[in-house]
Amino acid sequence: MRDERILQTLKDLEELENQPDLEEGLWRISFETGMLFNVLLRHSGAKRILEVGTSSGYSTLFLAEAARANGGKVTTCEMSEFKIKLARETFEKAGLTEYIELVEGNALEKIDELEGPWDFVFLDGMKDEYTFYLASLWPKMRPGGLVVADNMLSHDGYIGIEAYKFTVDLLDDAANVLVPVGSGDLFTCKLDEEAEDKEEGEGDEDKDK
Ligand SMILES: C[S@@+](CC[C@H](N)C(=O)[O-])C[C@H]1O[C@@H](n2cnc3c(N)ncnc32)[C@H](O)[C@@H]1O
Repeated sequence: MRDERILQTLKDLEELENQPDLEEGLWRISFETGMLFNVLLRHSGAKRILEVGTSSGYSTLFLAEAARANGGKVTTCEMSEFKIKLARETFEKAGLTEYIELVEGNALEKIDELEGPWDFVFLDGMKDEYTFYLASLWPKMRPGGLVVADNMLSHDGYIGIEAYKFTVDLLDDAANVLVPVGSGDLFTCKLDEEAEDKEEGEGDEDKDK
């Protein structure tokens, strides 16, 4: 990440969260977590990126910088009026507004209306709602696409987080890995079932030879 405007905006938000009179907590990801997303997105060329839980827009900047490089866009959903206003200011300051669509309202209702398909989804809303977000979004993930859920280590033992881990473990068409970066992120990759079946079939044919 070399864009000075974006780096300065990230720094400003890091300072803002220390203000004692802030209306609501910002609960941002760590800089390293953001950079991990950013390099993965650049590596994969992801264009259709969705985030649940914008807050100040801190995490969105890492996604949007990669979206700009890849010729894509980030859709991000937030329901707090205070944070919607703050996030819009963040996007303007960073010069990334044109690469971001901010969906205002409750993600539980809004994400059903979004079309997809999605290359990359970042779940960082209400912890009890993760399984509901996943139920709505999983059918709209492209094969090879990634769903990343935050706070897996920081909120270990919370019912919503445990329910989420249990749910992704049960998916037949998914590969999971927990990455101990920041608050702990669970990466779930959607497998291409048709390609997997074909490969298995070819393997069986080889065995017959
Ligand atoms: C942990 S913060 C997100 C932090 C942000 N991703 C970052 O790293 O800068 C969670 C945010 O999700 C929002 N949120 C929680 N549940 C939501 C829902 N159902 N719909 C929309 N926003 C929601 C909260 O208002 C809060 O701003």
